[in-house]
Amino acid sequence: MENLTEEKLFAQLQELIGNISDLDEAAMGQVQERLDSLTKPQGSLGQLEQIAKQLGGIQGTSNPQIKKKAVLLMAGDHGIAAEGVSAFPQEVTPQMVYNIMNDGAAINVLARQANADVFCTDVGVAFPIEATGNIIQKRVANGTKNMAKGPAMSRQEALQALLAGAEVAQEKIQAGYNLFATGDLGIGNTTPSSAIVSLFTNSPLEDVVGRGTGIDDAGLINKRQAIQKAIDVNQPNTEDALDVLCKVGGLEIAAIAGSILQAAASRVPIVVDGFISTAGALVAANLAPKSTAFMIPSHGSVEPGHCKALAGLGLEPVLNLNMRLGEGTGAALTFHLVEAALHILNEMSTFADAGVSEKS
Ligand SMILES: O=C(O)c1ccc[n+]([C@@H]2O[C@H](COP(=O)([O-])O)[C@@H](O)[C@H]2O)c1
Ligand SMILES: Cc1cc2nc[nH]c2cc1C
Repeated sequence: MENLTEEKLFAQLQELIGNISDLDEAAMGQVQERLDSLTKPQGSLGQLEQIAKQLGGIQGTSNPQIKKKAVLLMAGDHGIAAEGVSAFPQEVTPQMVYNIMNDGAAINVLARQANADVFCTDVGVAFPIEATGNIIQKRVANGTKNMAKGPAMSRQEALQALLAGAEVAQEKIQAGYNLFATGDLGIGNTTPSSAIVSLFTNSPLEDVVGRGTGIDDAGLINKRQAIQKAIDVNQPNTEDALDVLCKVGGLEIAAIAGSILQAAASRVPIVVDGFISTAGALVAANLAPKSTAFMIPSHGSVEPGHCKALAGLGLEPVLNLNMRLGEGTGAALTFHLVEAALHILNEMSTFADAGVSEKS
């Protein structure tokens, strides 16, 4: 892929976007009818009913099924870390990649409990990584550049990372997975995510920038200044999602966006994790507005910009657990609820079957 020109990569992206179509309204109508026939006041299972309907619309059937589940975790490093925007040193990114490989991270535990597999892709870690086990090697660069001094990456790199994420999703769809969660890992990545969310939702930085892994008050001021500098230096054009992505984004954020676009093109639902994942989802939505219909919201992150990002996508979180870990942890927890929605659809009795009187 490295040898392809920017034009060829852009054409591939355009083709991917062109393959995204609308949800199947007829199937959604059938799911709604079934939900309304079940022994409960209509709509009383709230967002569970919405999810069941969405799954029907995505799979194009009144009887949606989940076979295999995967967390597509994208890892990358950030040149902006040099500005002291994180509470942790950059070497934590590769260290955590190995921890994930050895099954010791929170996402391994939560995915296992949900009977899901974790695949961690190195799209741009700044240190060497030996990819074995569940680690997939698709490195585009050894981290991004410092966006406070110039663009985080070239347009070509952004396209490569987007398509790397799409490729991973495509490989896993071919292997039989039909429900995804997004996930991220990368020291410093709440900084580009904040820039993206601020730009795409037209929100002031004060409302969007948070403490990430746990910076103090002085750190928060410094982080805001670094983001302001990145925006001033790069002048991203919000009408051009690729421009925003390459100037103030990240390689793993691009890959998350790419995995969402591929999921949408292949009609596979994808649960969107926390702040960084939702920044990636905003990139996907700005590239391909139709992709939002394939996104399932998960939790509301502690990061203050997350609610802005979710609102920008028209998504409402289904969980609120005060989490701020990333890795796909909130999305993996949401797998249980997605499956609950299908159990409801398939296993509840109807008013007629159970002999329960309908609304008078
Ligand atoms: O997903 C979230 O909502 C989230 C919120 C805060 C932090 N994180 C994780 O923490 C890292 C980024 O934090 P920071 O402070 O280094 O920018 C990165 O590895 C993320 O996965 C994740
Ligand atoms: C330990 C640690 C684990 C993480 N997982 C995702 N981001 C992280 C950041 C840190 C610091």
